[in-house]
Amino acid sequence: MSGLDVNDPDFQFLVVDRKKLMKEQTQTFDGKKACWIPDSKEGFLAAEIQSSKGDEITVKTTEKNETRTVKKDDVQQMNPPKYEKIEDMANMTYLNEASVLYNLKSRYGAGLIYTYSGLFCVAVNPYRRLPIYTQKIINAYRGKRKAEMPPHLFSISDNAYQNMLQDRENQSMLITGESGAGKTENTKDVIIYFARTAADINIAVSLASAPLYQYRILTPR
Ligand SMILES: Nc1ncnc2c1ncn2[C@@H]1O[C@H](COP(=O)(O)OP(=O)(O)OP(=O)(O)O)[C@@H](O)[C@H]1O
Repeated sequence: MSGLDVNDPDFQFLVVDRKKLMKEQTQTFDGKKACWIPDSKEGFLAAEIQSSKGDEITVKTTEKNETRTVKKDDVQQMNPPKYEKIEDMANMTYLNEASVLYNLKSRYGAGLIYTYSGLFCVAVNPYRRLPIYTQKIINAYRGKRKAEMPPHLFSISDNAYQNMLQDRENQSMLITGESGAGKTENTKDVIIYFARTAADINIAVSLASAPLYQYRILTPR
C-alpha cells in the first residue's frame, strides 16, 4: 500500500478511498455459487449457480435476477470480493478472462487506468489527459519499489532505470496493443519520465512493426 492520500486531487486517479474499498472487499460472497457467465452484450455477467444438470448449469444473474441456462464449460469462477480493484492481477485466485475484464473495468470506473498483471502493466485508454504525469507524480515514483506505489508506467520506467544503474545492463520495454490503445501516448510519458529524472541516458526507439514498439534504455557511455 502506497499511503498516498486519495483526498489530494493529484492522487485521485491513482488510489481509491480506502473506506469505500474496504466496504466493497467485505461484501458477502458464496464461493460455491458465485460465477461469471458469457453475455453477448456485456462480455460477462455476474451470476449465482442455482442447479446443474448434465453439462448445463442454471444460474440467476446478480444484477437483473434473470434465470439463464449455460454450458458448464462456459462458466468462469469468480474471485472473492477481497480482490476487488486489485492492483496486481497475478495475485487473483482465478486468473480467467471474466475476472481480468471485471477488474480492469472496475478500476477504470474508479478512475484507475493502470493495473499490473505480473511483469506487465495494463493501460486502459482514458481518452482524456489525466493529471497523473505531472512533476509531483514523477517525484512520488522516483526510486520507489513497484509494490510501494500504485500501478503506473512511471514505476515500470523507474525500475528499468534502477536496474540499469545497478546491473550496468541495457533495459528493454515492450509497449503493445491494438491500434488506438495508447502506445504512442504512453511512450511519450515514458520518455518524459526519463527526460525529467535521468538526463544522461540514451533511449533508442525502434518501431518493429505496428502495433508493437520496442524501447531500449541504453546505459550511459
Ligand atoms: N494515457 C492517455 N492519456 C490521455 N489520452 C490517451 C492516453 N492513451 C491514449 N489516449 C488517447 O487515445 C488516442 C490514441 O492513442 P495512441 O495514439 O497512443 O494510440 P496507438 O496505440 O499509438 O495507436 P496506433 O497503433 O494506431 O498508432 C490518443 O490520441 C489520445 O487521445
